[in-house]
Parts: sequence; C-alpha cells; structure tokens
Amino acid sequence: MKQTVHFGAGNIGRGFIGALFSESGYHVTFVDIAEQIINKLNEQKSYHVKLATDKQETTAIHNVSGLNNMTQENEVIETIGNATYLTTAIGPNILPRIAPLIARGISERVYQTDEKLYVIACENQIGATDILKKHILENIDEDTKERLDGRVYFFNSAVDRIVPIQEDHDSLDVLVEPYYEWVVETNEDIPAVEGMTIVDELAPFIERKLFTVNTGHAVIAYLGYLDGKSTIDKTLADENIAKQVEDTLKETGNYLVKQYDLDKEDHFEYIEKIIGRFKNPYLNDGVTRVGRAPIRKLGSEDRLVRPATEAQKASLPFTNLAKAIAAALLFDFQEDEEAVKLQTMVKDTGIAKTLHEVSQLPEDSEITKEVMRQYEELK
Ligand SMILES: NC(=O)C1=CN([C@@H]2O[C@H](COP(=O)(O)OP(=O)(O)OC[C@H]3O[C@@H](n4cnc5c(N)ncnc54)[C@H](O)[C@@H]3O)[C@@H](O)[C@H]2O)C=CC1
Ligand SMILES: O=P(O)(O)OC[C@H]1O[C@](O)(CO)[C@@H](O)[C@@H]1O
Repeated sequence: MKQTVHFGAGNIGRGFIGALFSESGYHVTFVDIAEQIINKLNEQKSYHVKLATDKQETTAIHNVSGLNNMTQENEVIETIGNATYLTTAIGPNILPRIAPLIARGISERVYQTDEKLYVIACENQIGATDILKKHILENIDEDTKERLDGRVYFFNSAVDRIVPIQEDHDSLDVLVEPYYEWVVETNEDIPAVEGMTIVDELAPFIERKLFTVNTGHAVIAYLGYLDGKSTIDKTLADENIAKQVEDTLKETGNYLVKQYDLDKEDHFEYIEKIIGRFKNPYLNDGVTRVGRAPIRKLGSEDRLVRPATEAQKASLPFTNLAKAIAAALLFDFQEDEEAVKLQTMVKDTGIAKTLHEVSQLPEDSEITKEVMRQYEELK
C-alpha cells in the first residue's frame, strides 16, 4: 500500500488532509506529540469525518496509525523513508520544531532510495513549505543536500476547510464543513490525491483565500469577541458586524481584483459564498479559536496587515482593515498565550511601537495612525 506521513493529527490533519490521503488509497501515519491521539489511532485504526450539515453525513477513514515524534524518532525516520508524500498541518510556528526530525528522515532516505518524496506544508501562511524547507535544509549536511535533487520536492499549498475545535476530546472523530479546497503549486507530474487541485502559480489562490476567508473570519472573531459573542455564526447575525465584514472584504477584494486581474463580479460572488460558509450554525465555531494567535495574525504577510499595506500602496481604501487590526489589538483572551503577550506589549509600549514590532509597520505610517484612531473608538 502507498504510504504518506502527516505531521499534526489535529483538526485539519484528521479532518481534511489525512482523510483525503486515506480515501486516495494511502496508509496515513500521523505524527504528533499528543500521546492520547496517537494511542487511539493505533488502537482504533480508523475514525469518522462528519459533515456539519443537518444530516451529518459520515465517512469512515481507514488505514491510519500514529507515531509520537518525541518518543518514536527512529520510527518516524523509517516512515519518512517509505512515504510518497510528507505533509504538515501543525501551525506555522511549529514548523521549525519538527524540521530537524524531518531532515533526519530525508537524510537517511536519499541514500536508501531514488523514489520521489513530495513535501507539502498545509498551513495558513503564504510560502509555508518554503519556510519548512529552509528549516529542513539548515539541518542537512552539504553532501546530502546534493542528493535531494530529483528525489525530494517541496510544493507550496493553500488549504481551505473550516474545522472547529471538537467538542468530544475523547473521540478521534472530526466534524468539518462540507466545503474544501486544497491547491498545490507544482509543474511536476505527481501521484494523484483525491481532492488536490494542482496549479502552476499559487499566489492568486492563496492570496484570494487568505485575504477573503481568513480576513473575513478574523474580522468576525475580533469584533465578536469584543462584543461578548461566543461563535462565528452568532456574531455574523449582528447586522453591524455583518456590514463591517462585507466592507472589509470589499477592501481586500479591490486589491485582489487589481493585483490578479480578477473578474470583479466573480470575486464579489466568491465573497458572498465565503460569508455563507461562516453562517453555518452546525459548526459552532468559537470566536476564540478563529482569533487564536493574534501576533501571528498581525504579521506583515498575514490576513490583516498585508492587504492593508497592499491597498495603501495601490492607493486603495484600508480604513476597515485598520479597524480589524485595532480589534485584533484588543483581543485579550487570557487562555491565548499570544493574546496575553500582545496585551502586555500594548500596555508597556503603546500601539505604534507594538505594531512596528509585530507587523513591521513604521510608527508614523498612515495605517498605524488609522489603527490608533480606530483603537480609541473601539476600546
Ligand atoms: N482548523 C481549520 O479550520 C484550518 C486550519 N488550518 C491550518 O492548519 C494548521 C493546523 O490547524 P488545526 O488542525 O486547526 O490545529 P490543531 O491544533 O487542531 O492541530 C495541530 C496538531 O499539531 C500538534 N502539534 C503541536 N505541536 C506539535 C509538535 N511540536 N510536534 C508534533 N505535533 C504537534 C497538536 O498536538 C495538534 O494535534 C494551522 O496552520 C492552521 O492555520 C488551515 C485551514 C483550516
Ligand atoms: O488557523 P488560523 O490561521 O489560526 O486561523 C483560523 C482560520 O483558519 C481557518 O481555521 C481555516 O481557514 C479558519 O477557520 C480561520 O480563518
């Protein structure tokens, strides 16, 4: 049986990428630090993916097992040696931590086989596989690096499927929205995986997704949190917030249409489709999950700041994006490590210095000034 190894047996790992591989005839080895999940995968050897609809259609996912990357390093290295694909859905900040072990696996593999290995990071980040590749290469010696050519391939990708935090932590089953899109950038003729879309150039796809799905989601999450709302669909039922989401996505939309020469009408239909997905009441998706890790989300290349700086460069409006950034700066959820750190930064150094530090925005930039104005109104 064909083998694939997937780092991160969480929501996207089990509910999306791992499930697609299993349905495409692969045995999926999940690698994770969560001992309980790994044990369950090895005991049950299967789980269910349930659709967030009124009927809750369910698919059984078979041919799965698990390894713990902290305690089973040799087994992980051996599994990398036998895999066709190596994927991750672990969070962009974790990629540097798993890279050394992947590097060891690749280093052994390229002396044992000429079979090709395809590495794809499935994270909400532009160029996530490039980032992973950089960290992997830092852990491979020069002679071995030469053997990667023609044997190990790295492809960037965009992943889109809303998978909320699961209510039953004791179960491997995963509730997911029906919609999904997995776009992979390559010119290689790679083994088919059901549900994987291959494109020559990822930029329009990942930017369209990140600056529509993720920007829209972030606006709802941060404004909802400020307003004491619990979930995304409940927040979107508030007309003022719904209008704010639309206005913000018009700003990112204007940039995307201009940058990628998109058909404006098609793009605005895409926005409406995405907003429809956010309204799914069966997902019960918490604002604190969607708003998680605000420092990462305020990064210069991420869903709020990048479209604002691009809009500014193109002389397009960015006021609503500035409001979303201001709302993110007010996200003080105590159980989120980054939110706590961000609040300390704002308290100790103020908005302009914080934005300079986390978003690389000049302290006197027009965006910063607008964020400061909006922050005062929101707080
Ligand atoms: N949940 C969603 O709807 C979507 C998430 N994404 C992206 O997918 C990635 C994963 O997100 P989720 O699946 O939601 O997160 P998650 O928290 O459900 O899963 C992450 C998994 O990584 C594991 N992990 C953390 N540190 C590790 C380490 N050092 N070594 C091994 N395993 C480790 C965790 O134990 C967990 O099982 C993120 O980059 C996210 O932005 C992308 C699209 C949709
Ligand atoms: O997974 P992240 O980057 O923390 O952000 C949450 C976002 O990602 C998703 O999980 C999936 O695209 C969305 O639900 C949400 O916009």
